[in-house]
Amino acid sequence: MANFDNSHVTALTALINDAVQDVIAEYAAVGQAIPSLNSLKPGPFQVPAETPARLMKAIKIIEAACAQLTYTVSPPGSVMLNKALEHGEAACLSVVTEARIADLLLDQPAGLPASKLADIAGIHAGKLTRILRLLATKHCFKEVQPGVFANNRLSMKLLSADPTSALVLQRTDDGLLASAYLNKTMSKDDNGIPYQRATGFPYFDFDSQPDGLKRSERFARTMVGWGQIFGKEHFLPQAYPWSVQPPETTICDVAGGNGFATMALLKAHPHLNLVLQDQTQIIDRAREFWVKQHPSAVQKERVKFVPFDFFKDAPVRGCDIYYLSFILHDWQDHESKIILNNIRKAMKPESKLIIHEIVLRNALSNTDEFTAEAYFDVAPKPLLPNYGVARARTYELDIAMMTLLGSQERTLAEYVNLCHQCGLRFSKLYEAGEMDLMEFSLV
Ligand SMILES: C[S@@+](CC[C@H](N)C(=O)[O-])C[C@H]1O[C@@H](n2cnc3c(N)ncnc32)[C@H](O)[C@@H]1O
Repeated sequence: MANFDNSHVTALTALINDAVQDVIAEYAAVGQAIPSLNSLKPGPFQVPAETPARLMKAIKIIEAACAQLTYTVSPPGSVMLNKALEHGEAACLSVVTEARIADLLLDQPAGLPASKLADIAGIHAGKLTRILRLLATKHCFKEVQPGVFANNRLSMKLLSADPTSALVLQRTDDGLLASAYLNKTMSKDDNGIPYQRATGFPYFDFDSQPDGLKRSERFARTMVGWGQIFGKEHFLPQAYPWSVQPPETTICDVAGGNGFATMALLKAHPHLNLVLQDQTQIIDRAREFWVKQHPSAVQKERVKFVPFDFFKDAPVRGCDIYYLSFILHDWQDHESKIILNNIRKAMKPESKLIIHEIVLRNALSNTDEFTAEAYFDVAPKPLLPNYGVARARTYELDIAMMTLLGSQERTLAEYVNLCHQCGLRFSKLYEAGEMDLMEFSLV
């Protein structure tokens, strides 16, 4: 038989085999088998905070290698058609999440007919049957008899009490609407924002939008959902050398919202103090949140609450560390520079700025001085160095920022360049799950 080179395929199956053994071993280490998709019990590794590093890496390899293998062996036309059809699944997820179908199926192991679910939810029975059939075919819900559906491991994440459901709804409702208008904003000098083109409103202008209250409440829940998915409270206390910071080191959480991530930091490192800053109404709510969740920090004055406007004011001056999380990706470069310049004005010579964001990796190696090998965990060959499909969510979020807000996720080179223009010098990157911590000091 001729000796054909199929190593690009067999190398992928070898990666998958090894990674699956790692997954089995990690479950065995906690005395469990890997739960099947039909299992409704939460497994031991629901969020990154509970997931050992070896398991996280194995999962990334399996996701990336399975996709690359499928795309390699399938007819390219089928692959492309499947990709183009994916928005249909998103639209179906929007329907079932808004109608709370997973809630209706809770404690119904034998399932319910789609017609009954539609009746209770007050929606169209025939359409819901077809929607659930598609979703079950893609492993979300289980069809137990023709037209009768039950929850499974994936649909349980659509329960209204689970913050993932708010994320799903936001992406499949606001997100899908905005995405449909992307191509209509692509002409050369068009700086229009797809969401605004679709609805007539800026995304964050919840007060003017017809269902603005619903959207604003949902947005607040999505922040909790993102926190869980990215494991911010878990990674922040671990990923940076906090324990070697001197006693009474003060961190300023710049536009920190309710400060849930820096609260975890203070709980893990009691020698740190915090100044939490945000808009007045957010800070008022944040104080209440801290009084309930971490009263001793409030009583001992380890946390101060200071309202401000990051476009007009510098944050509190002279803090040791300024922490900026999930902010710059909301803004274009000219707006981000105002925020960064205001922070620089507050910094003393030895202050550090830590930016906690998704940092996009190039899908190839050795491109610039911020090359993947120097800073990031690089995927084993023949996977793409940035783990391809396993990290695609971060690139999808870049497009989501483009379509909802006209803003962007950035590469390390882009962050370094942006900060350099504001008198800030990059010193180090600390990987922290799907997000990273970038440390800067004054030039
Ligand atoms: C995406 S949230 C990020 C919150 C938090 N840093 C986190 O990582 O969860 C953006 C935050 O920016 C705040 N913000 C928006 N405009 C602001 C302004 N002009 N001045 C101060 N904070 C602002 C919002 O209130 C909100 O808390």
